[in-house]
Amino acid sequence: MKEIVIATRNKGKVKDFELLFNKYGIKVKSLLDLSPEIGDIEETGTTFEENAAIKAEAISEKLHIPVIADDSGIEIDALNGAPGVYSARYAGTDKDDEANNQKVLSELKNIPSSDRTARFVCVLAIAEPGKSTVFKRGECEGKIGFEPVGENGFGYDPLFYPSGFDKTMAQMSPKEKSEISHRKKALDQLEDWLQK
Ligand SMILES: O=c1nc[nH]c2c1ncn2[C@H]1C[C@H](O)[C@@H](COP(=O)(O)OP(=O)(O)OP(=O)(O)O)O1
Ligand SMILES: [Mg+2]
Repeated sequence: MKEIVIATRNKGKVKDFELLFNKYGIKVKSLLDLSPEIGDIEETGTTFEENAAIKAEAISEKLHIPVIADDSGIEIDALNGAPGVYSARYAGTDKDDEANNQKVLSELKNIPSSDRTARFVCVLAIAEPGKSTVFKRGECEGKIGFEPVGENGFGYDPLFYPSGFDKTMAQMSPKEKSEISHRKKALDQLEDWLQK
């Protein structure tokens, strides 16, 4: 089976990618399989593209193979696009999903449903030795709820109602999420590259 390395330590992303790549017959390897040889990569960029490139290029240069990285987050209109690229560390400490969700809810406390529009954004960077890095972006529109609902997924999924659905992404099955997500939309644009 073909394999692709994804420069992530996020288990939720790994699960999403396993399902998404399954249809191409490609097995996913992440930094969770490859560490401890690979240290933490600091995300010093101010855009999803910059951070995705930092992660993909660092690992591709280390392993001398093509590597995909995913930088993603949620943009909330009532917060002028925050937390955006800072989604993973919105509440301070890195990667505390529950604290991040609570902070979003508290920031939106007085915002009515009609003004709670938001979108998930996923930028994939594909770094290959000797080539310039390629970017693919996918977005998924929706709204922020008033409390966390659902047990599936990760991150902001329990707060996010995708447009056209009466349930949060955390109430969807992994398969349902994989049909509409920002990650799926970004990956769709990679089909040509994957079939090489
Ligand atoms: O489908 C999603 N469903 C819910 N939440 C999501 C999703 N996609 C991204 N998110 C949130 C999680 C995290 O707060 C931030 C990503 O931050 P981001 O730096 O790209 O990922 P990360 O630090 O968790 O892992 P890594 O950098 O190792 O890939 O956006
Ligand atoms: Mg990160």
